[in-house]
Amino acid sequence: MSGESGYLPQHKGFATAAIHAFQEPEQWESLAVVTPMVSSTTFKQYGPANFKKYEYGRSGNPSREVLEKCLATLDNGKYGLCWSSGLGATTGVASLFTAGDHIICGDDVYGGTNRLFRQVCSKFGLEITFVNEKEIEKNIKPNTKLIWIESLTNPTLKVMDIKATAELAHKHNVLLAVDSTFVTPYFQHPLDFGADLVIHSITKYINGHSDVIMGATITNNKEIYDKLKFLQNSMGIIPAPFDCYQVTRSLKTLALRMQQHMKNSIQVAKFLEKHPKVARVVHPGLPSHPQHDIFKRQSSGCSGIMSFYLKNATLEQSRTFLSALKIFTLAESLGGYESLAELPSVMTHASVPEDQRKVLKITDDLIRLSVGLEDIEDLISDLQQALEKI
Ligand SMILES: C=C(NCc1c(COP(=O)(O)O)cnc(C)c1O)C(=O)O
Repeated sequence: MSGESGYLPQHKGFATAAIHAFQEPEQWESLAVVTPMVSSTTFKQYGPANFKKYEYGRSGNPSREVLEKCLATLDNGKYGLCWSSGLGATTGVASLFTAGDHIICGDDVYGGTNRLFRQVCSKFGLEITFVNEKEIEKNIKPNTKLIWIESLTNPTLKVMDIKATAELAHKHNVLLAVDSTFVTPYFQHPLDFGADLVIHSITKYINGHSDVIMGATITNNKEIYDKLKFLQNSMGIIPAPFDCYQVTRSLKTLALRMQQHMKNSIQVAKFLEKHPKVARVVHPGLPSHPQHDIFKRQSSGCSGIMSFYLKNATLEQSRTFLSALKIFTLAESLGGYESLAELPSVMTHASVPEDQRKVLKITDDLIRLSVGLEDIEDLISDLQQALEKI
């Protein structure tokens, strides 16, 4: 799908890097081909404060370090850090700033990110303004330090023009952080377009097996990296070694999984677009998406995430539809091999103030799908039979 269909060419060597980058067997005494999982929380020292490389698991761990370096490479970055969750990574980034600083956040972001900024960071004196993409510049003030956007946004799947937003941020000497969870490093490299920081909920596509909660930050800016590494250790927002081992294993199939997620989600989107009980489908891979062209300018493809509006559906009818699904599982999260469906207005985005949800059209007829790796015929017939129930 990449290159010839108007998307960016696929990043060369991605699958090879995901399998081999920073995983040379020669780095281990055992010459292990599979990176060992080091669970030790502490490391023997030659003498007091005289240690080889690691002293304590929170400050550094071999399994985590391999993953952090590999993830940086996959996002075409220099410096990666892993955190205990996606929101843990967001907390780390927010902790770069101090009371009185101002953060501009895109209006359409994960409900937990909205809640963290609105109900936690503001308590520490950070001023947060939620704006739509057209109002970013007019909201920049002398104390603005960071612009935080998702692209794609959760759950209305808006595409933010990363290059234009980075140019705008840097014109005003402001940093740009891009949460790229919904697209993944396989399809999108925000650093290539000027972003200062990339954030991922590893929990989603990158781990892709719905069995790890983790986050990551990637940057090319050594000063930012050093500050974040200090915060990662000082705040203790680190992932477990076993989880790092699990994610390192998941990277081996990330390229293959993303290709199949893209194929399945576009077929599902095309099916729904023609269905009489569907009012509108929102999928960046469809020409009908308002920012389809921007999306293809900054990515080489799309994941399995999509949203759609049921036609004239009440909350009750949306509940009926979701309960009737048999292969799509009604659950929060996304990006695993299993297909999931959810109702953002009462689930992932319930914590977003109602007036904001209304403006964003996060209404009771909006269904979000994470299209997995099941046989496409089964997925489409599952949707068909559930739509017949309303
Ligand atoms: C759980 C869900 N989102 C988590 C999420 C997060 C938070 O990641 P956690 O690993 O769940 O803390 C950050 N950024 C985006 C774009 C996200 O979608 C969800 O949308 O179902």
